Amino acid sequence: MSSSSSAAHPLAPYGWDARWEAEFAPYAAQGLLPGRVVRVDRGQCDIVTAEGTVRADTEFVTPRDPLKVVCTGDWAAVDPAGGDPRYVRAYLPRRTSFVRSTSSKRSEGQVLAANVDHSIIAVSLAAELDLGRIERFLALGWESGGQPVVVLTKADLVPDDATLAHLVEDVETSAPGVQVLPVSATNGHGVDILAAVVSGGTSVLLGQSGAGKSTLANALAGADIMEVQAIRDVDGKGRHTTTTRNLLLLPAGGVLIDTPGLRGVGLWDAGTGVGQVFSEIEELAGDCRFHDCAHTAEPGCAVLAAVEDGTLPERRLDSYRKLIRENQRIVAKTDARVRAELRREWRLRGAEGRAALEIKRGRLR
Ligand SMILES: Nc1nc2c(ncn2[C@@H]2O[C@H](COP(=O)(O)OP(=O)(O)OP(=O)(O)O)[C@@H](O)[C@H]2O)c(=O)[nH]1
Ligand SMILES: [Zn+2]
Repeated sequence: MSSSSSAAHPLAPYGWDARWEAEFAPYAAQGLLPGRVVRVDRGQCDIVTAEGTVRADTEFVTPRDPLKVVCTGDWAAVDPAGGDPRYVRAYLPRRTSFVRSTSSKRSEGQVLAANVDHSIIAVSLAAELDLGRIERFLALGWESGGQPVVVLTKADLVPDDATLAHLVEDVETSAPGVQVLPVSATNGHGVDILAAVVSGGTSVLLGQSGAGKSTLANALAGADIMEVQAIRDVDGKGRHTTTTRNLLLLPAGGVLIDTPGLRGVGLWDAGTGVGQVFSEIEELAGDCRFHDCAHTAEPGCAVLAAVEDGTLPERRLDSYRKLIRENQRIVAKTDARVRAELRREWRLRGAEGRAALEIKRGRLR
């Protein structure tokens, strides 16, 4: 299969590529249609296929495990025309997934979006920068398996270029391996660059309320947004004109997923993500004398040495510790096995650990 043939595919703008096509082959052999899920609600979903948007029942892809329920962004195998109702028969294994780990009683997570390539973290320049908060959103973004991008919104409100450069630099220090992009939807500054960054895949927008996500989505979607949503309704049941899509094609290329769930996503369990946000600290830790160095007072600690000589800002180390603790606490709340492990670990840490255990115990129950 050549890449030119997949580029010509009607679903290519939605991210269909030679790899998806190869994975879909067994379903194609059964006469099923490939399509991308643009919305899921009430036991049904909307799927964009080469023939237009179709509505299909999700009964066969709604298992008890919430992580396995079909969701926006999935590549689905749907019945061809004639099925009444049509059913989603299966969906392709996800390359990445944006999971909310429920902070409540249920220990399972919930998938908010599938096959996400970029997490755009919107941060307003109208308020004072909270680097710790940015780091948490980054952890969440990394955890999803996509590449995070930090967008500093409302750049027009920053009085001068030198100040702006300074702010960008501050955020860059907190975001190794991540592009930091000042953008203004008001004067258009940086919008083209962001559009180019997200043109190559599927993106989600994260950030606090008021950070400028909707404004950014509109700036990216441009005037074409209505046309994109008015895709042909092949089943002729006229239901699609009124429902909103959670997955949009962007005029400069790429796909944007914006669901209510993602909108409200907080800062939960993101263990491996935290390591990526603080990659320079994890790298330094490799040089600590002790393999299990906690970087508190150990001799030969490379992390503390870096704080000492000024190469690592102390704020970064504090933030790292805080996020790791927070993450452990949340995981412990929902996972009895980890809870038992944590207890054992605290016990092993001796008197100090026991004291900590007593304090934490109250919160874990
Ligand atoms: N000056 C300026 N204001 C902006 C810019 N982008 C957004 N705003 C303003 O910031 C406010 C919040 O923007 P929204 O896009 O609604 O923020 P949001 O992140 O979608 O907020 P939620 O929907 O609550 O999650 C609005 O009053 C916007 O007009 C910008 O580039 N410059
Ligand atoms: Zn150390």
